Amino acid sequence: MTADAAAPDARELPAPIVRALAPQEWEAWYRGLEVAFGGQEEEPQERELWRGLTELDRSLSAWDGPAQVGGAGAFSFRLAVPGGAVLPAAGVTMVGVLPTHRRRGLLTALMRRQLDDIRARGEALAVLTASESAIYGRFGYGLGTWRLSLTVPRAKVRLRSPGDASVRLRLADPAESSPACERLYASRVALRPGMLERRPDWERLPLLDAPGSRGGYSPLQCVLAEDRGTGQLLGYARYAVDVAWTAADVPAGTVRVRDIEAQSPQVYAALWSFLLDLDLTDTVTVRSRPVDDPLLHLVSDPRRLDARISDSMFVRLVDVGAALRGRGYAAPVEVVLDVTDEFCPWNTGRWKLHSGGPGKGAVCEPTTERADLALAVRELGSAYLGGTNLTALAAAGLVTELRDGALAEASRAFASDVAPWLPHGF
Ligand SMILES: CC(=O)SCCNC(=O)CCNC(=O)[C@H](O)C(C)(C)COP(=O)(O)OP(=O)(O)OC[C@H]1O[C@@H](n2cnc3c(N)ncnc32)[C@H](O)[C@@H]1OP(=O)(O)O
Repeated sequence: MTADAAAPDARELPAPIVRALAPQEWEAWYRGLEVAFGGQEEEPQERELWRGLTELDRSLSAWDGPAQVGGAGAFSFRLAVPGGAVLPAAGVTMVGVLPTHRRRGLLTALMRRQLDDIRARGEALAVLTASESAIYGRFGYGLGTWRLSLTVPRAKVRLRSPGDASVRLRLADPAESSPACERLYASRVALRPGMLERRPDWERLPLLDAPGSRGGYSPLQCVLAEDRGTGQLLGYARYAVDVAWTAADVPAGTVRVRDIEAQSPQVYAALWSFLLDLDLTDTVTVRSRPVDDPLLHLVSDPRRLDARISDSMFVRLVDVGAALRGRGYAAPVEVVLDVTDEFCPWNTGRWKLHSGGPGKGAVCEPTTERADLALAVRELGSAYLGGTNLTALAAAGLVTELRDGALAEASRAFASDVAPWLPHGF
Protein backbone atom coordinates (compact mmCIF):
# COMPACT_ATOMS: atom_id res chain seq x y z
CA MET A 1 0.00 0.00 0.00
CA THR A 2 1.17 3.54 -0.59
CA ALA A 3 0.81 5.41 2.67
CA ASP A 4 0.52 8.89 1.13
CA ALA A 5 -2.30 8.12 -1.35
CA ALA A 6 -4.73 11.07 -1.53
CA ALA A 7 -8.34 10.62 -0.45
CA PRO A 8 -10.53 10.28 -3.52
CA ASP A 9 -13.72 12.23 -4.04
CA ALA A 10 -16.47 9.67 -3.46
CA ARG A 11 -18.33 10.85 -6.59
CA GLU A 12 -15.36 10.05 -8.81
CA LEU A 13 -14.56 6.66 -7.35
CA PRO A 14 -13.76 3.99 -9.91
CA ALA A 15 -14.42 0.37 -9.04
CA PRO A 16 -11.54 -0.81 -6.86
CA ILE A 17 -8.91 -2.87 -8.62
CA VAL A 18 -7.86 -5.89 -6.61
CA ARG A 19 -5.01 -8.04 -7.83
CA ALA A 20 -2.26 -10.37 -6.66
CA LEU A 21 0.79 -8.72 -5.15
CA ALA A 22 4.07 -8.66 -7.06
CA PRO A 23 7.21 -9.46 -5.03
CA GLN A 24 8.67 -5.95 -5.41
CA GLU A 25 5.45 -4.47 -4.05
CA TRP A 26 5.70 -6.19 -0.66
CA GLU A 27 7.45 -3.33 1.21
CA ALA A 28 4.85 -0.74 0.25
CA TRP A 29 2.06 -3.25 0.87
CA TYR A 30 3.31 -4.02 4.36
CA ARG A 31 3.95 -0.37 5.18
CA GLY A 32 0.37 0.36 4.15
CA LEU A 33 -0.77 -2.37 6.52
CA GLU A 34 1.20 -0.73 9.33
CA VAL A 35 -0.46 2.61 8.49
CA ALA A 36 -3.88 0.93 8.50
CA PHE A 37 -3.06 -0.29 12.01
CA GLY A 38 -2.06 3.15 13.27
CA GLY A 39 1.32 3.73 11.67
CA GLN A 40 3.74 2.21 14.16
CA GLU A 41 6.69 0.49 12.54
CA GLU A 42 7.34 -3.09 13.43
CA GLU A 43 10.72 -4.19 14.72
CA PRO A 44 13.05 -5.35 11.89
CA GLN A 45 13.05 -8.90 13.30
CA GLU A 46 9.24 -9.02 13.20
CA ARG A 47 9.08 -7.54 9.73
CA GLU A 48 11.61 -10.02 8.44
CA LEU A 49 9.65 -12.93 9.89
CA TRP A 50 6.35 -11.83 8.35
CA ARG A 51 8.04 -11.10 5.04
CA GLY A 52 9.35 -14.65 4.97
CA LEU A 53 5.98 -16.10 5.92
CA THR A 54 4.00 -14.04 3.41
CA GLU A 55 2.62 -16.24 0.64
CA LEU A 56 2.91 -13.82 -2.24
CA ASP A 57 0.62 -15.76 -4.54
CA ARG A 58 -2.10 -15.47 -1.89
CA SER A 59 -1.54 -11.78 -1.17
CA LEU A 60 -3.96 -9.27 -2.64
CA SER A 61 -3.60 -5.55 -3.03
CA ALA A 62 -6.25 -2.96 -3.83
CA TRP A 63 -5.31 -0.02 -6.03
CA ASP A 64 -6.46 3.55 -6.52
CA GLY A 65 -4.68 4.47 -9.74
CA PRO A 66 -0.95 3.97 -9.10
CA ALA A 67 -1.37 3.80 -5.31
CA GLN A 68 -1.83 0.67 -3.22
CA VAL A 69 -4.60 1.49 -0.79
CA GLY A 70 -5.57 -1.84 0.74
CA GLY A 71 -4.54 -5.44 1.05
CA ALA A 72 -5.27 -8.88 2.41
CA GLY A 73 -3.25 -12.06 2.67
CA ALA A 74 -3.75 -15.72 3.43
CA PHE A 75 -1.64 -18.56 4.80
CA SER A 76 -1.98 -22.17 3.69
CA PHE A 77 -2.73 -23.68 7.07
CA ARG A 78 -3.75 -27.13 8.20
CA LEU A 79 -6.28 -26.96 11.00
CA ALA A 80 -7.26 -29.61 13.53
CA VAL A 81 -11.01 -30.27 13.54
CA PRO A 82 -13.19 -32.41 15.83
CA GLY A 83 -12.55 -36.11 15.42
CA GLY A 84 -8.79 -35.75 14.95
CA ALA A 85 -8.57 -34.84 11.26
CA VAL A 86 -6.37 -31.97 10.14
CA LEU A 87 -7.83 -30.07 7.17
CA PRO A 88 -6.48 -27.42 4.77
CA ALA A 89 -7.68 -23.98 5.82
CA ALA A 90 -6.89 -20.49 4.59
CA GLY A 91 -5.55 -18.34 7.42
CA VAL A 92 -6.76 -14.87 6.50
CA THR A 93 -4.32 -12.20 7.61
CA MET A 94 -2.80 -8.77 7.03
CA VAL A 95 -6.09 -7.12 6.14
CA GLY A 96 -6.01 -3.34 5.97
CA VAL A 97 -7.35 -0.36 4.05
CA LEU A 98 -5.77 3.08 4.27
CA PRO A 99 -7.70 5.58 6.41
CA THR A 100 -8.26 7.73 3.31
CA HIS A 101 -10.08 4.93 1.50
CA ARG A 102 -12.33 3.34 4.11
CA ARG A 103 -16.04 2.58 3.97
CA ARG A 104 -16.06 2.54 0.19
CA GLY A 105 -16.20 -1.17 -0.28
CA LEU A 106 -12.51 -2.05 -0.53
CA LEU A 107 -12.58 -4.68 2.22
CA THR A 108 -15.68 -6.15 0.61
CA ALA A 109 -13.88 -6.34 -2.75
CA LEU A 110 -10.85 -7.97 -1.11
CA MET A 111 -13.03 -10.52 0.72
CA ARG A 112 -14.91 -11.30 -2.50
CA ARG A 113 -11.75 -12.03 -4.43
CA GLN A 114 -10.14 -13.88 -1.53
CA LEU A 115 -13.07 -16.21 -0.85
CA ASP A 116 -13.35 -16.99 -4.56
CA ASP A 117 -9.62 -17.81 -4.60
CA ILE A 118 -9.91 -20.00 -1.50
CA ARG A 119 -12.76 -21.91 -3.09
CA ALA A 120 -10.79 -22.35 -6.33
CA ARG A 121 -7.91 -23.81 -4.30
CA GLY A 122 -10.25 -26.40 -2.84
CA GLU A 123 -9.90 -25.26 0.77
CA ALA A 124 -13.19 -25.84 2.56
CA LEU A 125 -12.38 -23.54 5.48
CA ALA A 126 -11.10 -20.04 6.15
CA VAL A 127 -10.09 -18.80 9.58
CA LEU A 128 -8.93 -15.51 11.04
CA THR A 129 -8.48 -13.51 14.19
CA ALA A 130 -10.09 -10.09 13.99
CA SER A 131 -8.79 -6.70 15.08
CA GLU A 132 -12.43 -5.87 15.83
CA SER A 133 -14.97 -8.60 16.31
CA ALA A 134 -17.71 -6.73 14.41
CA ILE A 135 -15.98 -6.85 11.03
CA TYR A 136 -16.21 -10.34 9.59
CA GLY A 137 -19.67 -11.71 10.38
CA ARG A 138 -21.05 -10.05 7.25
CA PHE A 139 -18.63 -12.19 5.22
CA GLY A 140 -19.88 -15.39 6.82
CA TYR A 141 -17.27 -15.82 9.57
CA GLY A 142 -18.58 -17.09 12.89
CA LEU A 143 -16.81 -17.01 16.22
CA GLY A 144 -15.40 -20.52 16.50
CA THR A 145 -12.94 -20.42 19.41
CA TRP A 146 -12.53 -18.46 22.61
CA ARG A 147 -9.43 -17.86 24.64
CA LEU A 148 -8.86 -17.66 28.35
CA SER A 149 -6.49 -15.11 29.86
CA LEU A 150 -5.24 -15.49 33.41
CA THR A 151 -3.55 -13.15 35.87
CA VAL A 152 -2.41 -15.18 38.83
CA PRO A 153 -1.22 -13.67 42.13
CA ARG A 154 1.14 -16.48 42.87
CA ALA A 155 1.17 -16.07 46.65
CA LYS A 156 -2.58 -16.63 46.76
CA VAL A 157 -2.82 -19.91 44.89
CA ARG A 158 -1.26 -23.27 45.31
CA LEU A 159 -1.52 -26.32 43.12
CA ARG A 160 -3.60 -29.23 44.36
CA SER A 161 -1.08 -31.55 42.73
CA PRO A 162 2.59 -30.48 42.54
CA GLY A 163 3.43 -32.64 39.53
CA ASP A 164 5.51 -35.73 39.23
CA ALA A 165 8.86 -36.52 40.86
CA SER A 166 9.95 -38.43 37.74
CA VAL A 167 9.89 -35.15 35.79
CA ARG A 168 13.15 -33.20 35.68
CA LEU A 169 13.00 -29.50 34.84
CA ARG A 170 15.85 -27.95 32.92
CA LEU A 171 16.39 -24.41 31.60
CA ALA A 172 17.31 -24.39 27.93
CA ASP A 173 18.02 -21.95 25.17
CA PRO A 174 14.69 -21.39 23.34
CA ALA A 175 16.26 -21.65 19.89
CA GLU A 176 18.35 -24.75 20.64
CA SER A 177 15.44 -26.57 22.22
CA SER A 178 13.01 -25.52 19.49
CA PRO A 179 13.26 -28.67 17.29
CA ALA A 180 12.39 -30.94 20.22
CA CYS A 181 9.61 -28.59 21.35
CA GLU A 182 8.23 -28.52 17.82
CA ARG A 183 8.09 -32.32 17.70
CA LEU A 184 6.13 -32.32 20.93
CA TYR A 185 3.82 -29.56 19.66
CA ALA A 186 3.24 -31.53 16.43
CA SER A 187 2.21 -34.59 18.43
CA ARG A 188 -0.51 -32.56 20.13
CA VAL A 189 -2.11 -30.74 17.18
CA ALA A 190 -4.75 -33.34 16.29
CA LEU A 191 -5.80 -33.65 19.93
CA ARG A 192 -7.42 -30.24 20.10
CA PRO A 193 -9.63 -28.67 17.38
CA GLY A 194 -8.41 -25.23 16.39
CA MET A 195 -4.73 -26.07 16.64
CA LEU A 196 -2.58 -25.39 13.58
CA GLU A 197 0.11 -27.59 12.16
CA ARG A 198 3.32 -25.63 11.96
CA ARG A 199 4.43 -25.32 8.37
CA PRO A 200 8.14 -24.87 7.61
CA ASP A 201 9.44 -21.58 9.08
CA TRP A 202 6.43 -21.18 11.38
CA GLU A 203 8.55 -22.64 14.19
CA ARG A 204 10.16 -19.19 14.21
CA LEU A 205 6.96 -17.52 15.40
CA PRO A 206 6.96 -18.81 19.00
CA LEU A 207 10.63 -17.75 19.24
CA LEU A 208 10.01 -14.22 17.98
CA ASP A 209 11.58 -11.97 20.58
CA ALA A 210 12.42 -8.56 19.15
CA PRO A 211 14.17 -6.50 21.85
CA GLY A 212 12.10 -3.42 21.01
CA SER A 213 8.86 -5.32 21.63
CA ARG A 214 9.77 -6.77 25.02
CA GLY A 215 8.23 -3.88 26.96
CA GLY A 216 10.57 -4.27 29.93
CA TYR A 217 10.48 -8.06 29.97
CA SER A 218 13.52 -10.30 29.80
CA PRO A 219 14.51 -12.14 26.65
CA LEU A 220 12.43 -15.25 26.08
CA GLN A 221 13.29 -18.14 28.38
CA CYS A 222 12.46 -21.80 28.13
CA VAL A 223 12.02 -24.54 30.69
CA LEU A 224 11.93 -28.15 29.56
CA ALA A 225 10.25 -31.00 31.41
CA GLU A 226 12.14 -34.23 30.74
CA ASP A 227 11.89 -37.79 31.92
CA ARG A 228 14.40 -38.18 34.71
CA GLY A 229 15.39 -41.63 33.48
CA THR A 230 15.42 -41.38 29.69
CA GLY A 231 15.79 -37.63 29.16
CA GLN A 232 12.82 -37.69 26.78
CA LEU A 233 11.06 -34.34 26.38
CA LEU A 234 7.66 -34.41 28.05
CA GLY A 235 6.71 -30.76 28.03
CA TYR A 236 7.97 -27.20 27.84
CA ALA A 237 7.06 -23.64 28.75
CA ARG A 238 8.38 -20.43 27.26
CA TYR A 239 8.11 -17.24 29.23
CA ALA A 240 9.66 -13.87 30.03
CA VAL A 241 10.07 -12.08 33.35
CA ASP A 242 9.67 -8.43 34.20
CA VAL A 243 11.45 -7.93 37.50
CA ALA A 244 9.98 -4.99 39.40
CA TRP A 245 10.09 -3.69 42.96
CA THR A 246 7.59 -1.78 45.04
CA ALA A 247 8.47 1.57 46.66
CA ALA A 248 9.32 -0.44 49.78
CA ASP A 249 11.69 -2.63 47.77
CA VAL A 250 9.44 -5.66 47.82
CA PRO A 251 9.89 -7.81 44.72
CA ALA A 252 6.84 -7.50 42.47
CA GLY A 253 7.86 -9.00 39.16
CA THR A 254 5.62 -10.57 36.55
CA VAL A 255 6.08 -13.81 34.65
CA ARG A 256 4.48 -13.67 31.23
CA VAL A 257 3.90 -17.15 29.86
CA ARG A 258 4.02 -17.34 26.10
CA ASP A 259 3.25 -21.00 25.58
CA ILE A 260 3.11 -24.24 27.47
CA GLU A 261 2.63 -27.77 26.19
CA ALA A 262 2.71 -30.98 28.18
CA GLN A 263 2.18 -34.62 27.39
CA SER A 264 0.42 -35.51 30.62
CA PRO A 265 -1.40 -33.90 33.55
CA GLN A 266 1.60 -34.54 35.80
CA VAL A 267 3.96 -32.73 33.45
CA TYR A 268 1.51 -29.86 33.09
CA ALA A 269 1.33 -29.50 36.87
CA ALA A 270 5.12 -29.64 37.15
CA LEU A 271 5.53 -26.82 34.63
CA TRP A 272 2.93 -24.62 36.33
CA SER A 273 4.50 -25.39 39.67
CA PHE A 274 7.76 -23.99 38.29
CA LEU A 275 6.15 -20.88 36.78
CA LEU A 276 4.27 -20.10 39.98
CA ASP A 277 7.39 -20.47 42.05
CA LEU A 278 9.84 -18.04 40.46
CA ASP A 279 11.50 -15.82 43.05
CA LEU A 280 11.19 -12.02 42.81
CA THR A 281 7.83 -12.25 41.08
CA ASP A 282 4.32 -11.94 42.45
CA THR A 283 2.18 -12.36 39.33
CA VAL A 284 2.01 -14.86 36.49
CA THR A 285 0.06 -13.90 33.36
CA VAL A 286 -0.93 -15.83 30.28
CA ARG A 287 -2.86 -14.30 27.45
CA SER A 288 -4.29 -17.31 25.68
CA ARG A 289 -5.20 -20.72 27.03
CA PRO A 290 -8.09 -23.01 26.12
CA VAL A 291 -11.28 -22.22 28.04
CA ASP A 292 -11.14 -25.71 29.58
CA ASP A 293 -7.53 -25.31 30.71
CA PRO A 294 -6.67 -27.79 33.48
CA LEU A 295 -5.16 -24.99 35.57
CA LEU A 296 -8.72 -23.90 36.41
CA HIS A 297 -9.08 -27.17 38.33
CA LEU A 298 -5.51 -27.54 39.50
CA VAL A 299 -5.36 -24.46 41.70
CA SER A 300 -6.60 -24.22 45.25
CA ASP A 301 -8.58 -21.03 44.59
CA PRO A 302 -9.73 -20.64 40.95
CA ARG A 303 -11.31 -17.24 41.58
CA ARG A 304 -7.79 -15.89 42.13
CA LEU A 305 -6.88 -16.65 38.52
CA ASP A 306 -8.83 -13.60 37.31
CA ALA A 307 -9.93 -15.74 34.35
CA ARG A 308 -11.33 -13.80 31.41
CA ILE A 309 -12.73 -15.11 28.17
CA SER A 310 -12.35 -13.30 24.84
CA ASP A 311 -13.15 -14.09 21.25
CA SER A 312 -10.30 -15.72 19.39
CA MET A 313 -10.65 -17.45 16.02
CA PHE A 314 -13.42 -16.87 13.48
CA VAL A 315 -14.28 -19.75 11.17
CA ARG A 316 -15.87 -19.65 7.74
CA LEU A 317 -17.14 -22.68 5.86
CA VAL A 318 -16.15 -21.91 2.28
CA ASP A 319 -17.48 -25.25 1.06
CA VAL A 320 -20.22 -26.41 3.43
CA GLY A 321 -20.38 -29.99 2.10
CA ALA A 322 -16.61 -30.63 2.21
CA ALA A 323 -16.19 -28.93 5.59
CA LEU A 324 -18.98 -30.94 7.23
CA ARG A 325 -17.71 -34.18 5.70
CA GLY A 326 -14.18 -33.44 6.89
CA ARG A 327 -14.81 -33.34 10.63
CA GLY A 328 -15.89 -36.06 13.03
CA TYR A 329 -19.09 -36.14 15.10
CA ALA A 330 -19.43 -36.88 18.79
CA ALA A 331 -22.75 -38.73 18.37
CA PRO A 332 -24.81 -40.26 15.54
CA VAL A 333 -26.62 -37.59 13.54
CA GLU A 334 -28.91 -37.41 10.54
CA VAL A 335 -30.18 -33.90 9.86
CA VAL A 336 -31.06 -31.70 6.94
CA LEU A 337 -29.58 -28.22 7.37
CA ASP A 338 -31.14 -25.32 5.51
CA VAL A 339 -28.13 -23.03 5.09
CA THR A 340 -28.22 -19.38 4.04
CA ASP A 341 -25.02 -17.84 2.70
CA GLU A 342 -25.40 -14.44 1.09
CA PHE A 343 -21.70 -13.83 0.44
CA CYS A 344 -20.92 -17.30 -0.96
CA PRO A 345 -24.25 -18.30 -2.51
CA TRP A 346 -22.93 -21.68 -3.68
CA ASN A 347 -23.46 -22.83 -0.08
CA THR A 348 -27.08 -21.72 0.13
CA GLY A 349 -29.54 -24.60 0.15
CA ARG A 350 -30.36 -27.79 2.00
CA TRP A 351 -27.57 -30.11 3.05
CA LYS A 352 -28.14 -33.60 4.41
CA LEU A 353 -25.57 -34.51 7.05
CA HIS A 354 -25.27 -38.09 8.17
CA SER A 355 -22.73 -39.65 10.51
CA GLY A 356 -22.74 -42.79 12.63
CA GLY A 357 -20.84 -40.94 15.36
CA PRO A 358 -17.21 -41.08 16.54
CA GLY A 359 -14.83 -42.74 14.08
CA LYS A 360 -17.64 -43.45 11.59
CA GLY A 361 -17.02 -40.71 9.00
CA ALA A 362 -19.68 -38.40 7.60
CA VAL A 363 -21.65 -37.79 4.44
CA CYS A 364 -22.93 -34.33 3.58
CA GLU A 365 -24.65 -33.71 0.26
CA PRO A 366 -27.19 -31.28 -1.21
CA THR A 367 -30.76 -32.59 -0.81
CA THR A 368 -34.35 -31.72 -1.59
CA GLU A 369 -35.63 -33.33 1.61
CA ARG A 370 -37.42 -31.23 4.23
CA ALA A 371 -35.15 -29.21 6.45
CA ASP A 372 -34.68 -30.01 10.15
CA LEU A 373 -32.68 -26.94 11.13
CA ALA A 374 -32.30 -23.53 9.47
CA LEU A 375 -29.25 -21.37 10.02
CA ALA A 376 -26.84 -18.97 8.35
CA VAL A 377 -23.34 -20.09 7.38
CA ARG A 378 -21.93 -17.80 10.07
CA GLU A 379 -23.61 -19.91 12.77
CA LEU A 380 -22.22 -23.08 11.19
CA GLY A 381 -18.78 -21.47 11.50
CA SER A 382 -19.40 -20.78 15.20
CA ALA A 383 -20.45 -24.38 15.84
CA TYR A 384 -17.96 -26.05 13.49
CA LEU A 385 -15.06 -26.66 15.89
CA GLY A 386 -17.36 -27.62 18.74
CA GLY A 387 -16.74 -24.52 20.83
CA THR A 388 -20.26 -23.13 20.65
CA ASN A 389 -23.36 -25.30 20.97
CA LEU A 390 -26.02 -25.13 18.29
CA THR A 391 -28.44 -25.09 21.25
CA ALA A 392 -26.87 -21.86 22.50
CA LEU A 393 -27.12 -20.31 19.04
CA ALA A 394 -30.79 -21.40 18.86
CA ALA A 395 -31.38 -19.71 22.24
CA ALA A 396 -30.09 -16.52 20.63
CA GLY A 397 -32.63 -16.99 17.81
CA LEU A 398 -29.90 -17.75 15.27
CA VAL A 399 -30.75 -21.42 14.62
CA THR A 400 -34.34 -22.51 13.97
CA GLU A 401 -35.49 -26.02 14.77
CA LEU A 402 -37.93 -27.28 12.14
CA ARG A 403 -38.22 -30.88 13.38
CA ASP A 404 -38.63 -31.74 17.06
CA GLY A 405 -35.44 -33.23 18.46
CA ALA A 406 -33.22 -32.16 15.56
CA LEU A 407 -31.56 -29.37 17.54
CA ALA A 408 -30.48 -31.58 20.45
CA GLU A 409 -29.32 -34.30 18.06
CA ALA A 410 -27.21 -31.95 15.96
CA SER A 411 -25.93 -30.04 18.99
CA ARG A 412 -24.67 -33.26 20.63
CA ALA A 413 -23.01 -34.38 17.42
CA PHE A 414 -21.24 -31.06 16.75
CA ALA A 415 -19.88 -30.81 20.31
CA SER A 416 -16.23 -31.43 21.16
CA ASP A 417 -14.93 -33.06 24.33
CA VAL A 418 -12.07 -30.60 24.47
CA ALA A 419 -12.59 -26.90 23.89
CA PRO A 420 -11.24 -25.75 20.53
CA TRP A 421 -8.37 -23.32 20.82
CA LEU A 422 -6.04 -21.40 18.57
CA PRO A 423 -2.52 -21.61 19.98
CA HIS A 424 -1.08 -18.47 18.37
CA GLY A 425 -2.03 -15.47 16.33
CA PHE A 426 -1.20 -14.99 12.66
C1 LIG B 1 -7.76 -10.71 9.67
C2 LIG B 1 -7.22 -9.37 9.90
O1 LIG B 1 -6.20 -9.03 9.41
S1 LIG B 1 -8.12 -8.30 10.91
C3 LIG B 1 -7.46 -6.68 10.61
C4 LIG B 1 -8.45 -5.75 10.00
N1 LIG B 1 -7.77 -4.45 9.79
C5 LIG B 1 -7.85 -3.43 10.67
O2 LIG B 1 -8.54 -3.45 11.67
C6 LIG B 1 -7.02 -2.22 10.33
C7 LIG B 1 -7.84 -0.92 10.48
N2 LIG B 1 -9.09 -0.93 9.68
C8 LIG B 1 -9.10 -1.02 8.34
O3 LIG B 1 -8.08 -1.13 7.68
C9 LIG B 1 -10.45 -0.95 7.64
O4 LIG B 1 -11.32 -0.11 8.38
C10 LIG B 1 -11.14 -2.32 7.49
C11 LIG B 1 -10.23 -3.26 6.71
C12 LIG B 1 -11.47 -2.95 8.83
C13 LIG B 1 -12.45 -2.12 6.72
O5 LIG B 1 -12.17 -1.71 5.40
P1 LIG B 1 -13.23 -0.89 4.51
O6 LIG B 1 -12.71 -0.85 3.13
O7 LIG B 1 -13.53 0.39 5.18
O8 LIG B 1 -14.51 -1.85 4.58
P2 LIG B 1 -15.78 -1.80 3.59
O9 LIG B 1 -15.97 -0.40 3.08
O10 LIG B 1 -15.66 -2.85 2.56
O11 LIG B 1 -16.93 -2.15 4.62
C14 LIG B 1 -17.79 -3.24 4.45
C15 LIG B 1 -18.78 -3.22 5.59
O12 LIG B 1 -18.08 -3.50 6.81
C16 LIG B 1 -18.36 -2.48 7.77
N3 LIG B 1 -17.14 -2.28 8.54
C17 LIG B 1 -15.91 -2.01 8.07
N4 LIG B 1 -15.04 -1.88 9.08
C18 LIG B 1 -15.73 -2.09 10.21
C19 LIG B 1 -15.36 -2.08 11.57
N5 LIG B 1 -14.10 -1.84 11.97
N6 LIG B 1 -16.32 -2.35 12.49
C20 LIG B 1 -17.60 -2.59 12.09
N7 LIG B 1 -17.98 -2.62 10.81
C21 LIG B 1 -17.06 -2.35 9.87
C22 LIG B 1 -18.69 -1.26 6.92
O13 LIG B 1 -19.46 -0.32 7.65
C23 LIG B 1 -19.46 -1.89 5.79
O14 LIG B 1 -20.79 -2.16 6.25
P3 LIG B 1 -22.05 -2.15 5.25
O15 LIG B 1 -21.79 -3.25 4.25
O16 LIG B 1 -23.18 -2.41 6.15
O17 LIG B 1 -22.04 -0.80 4.63
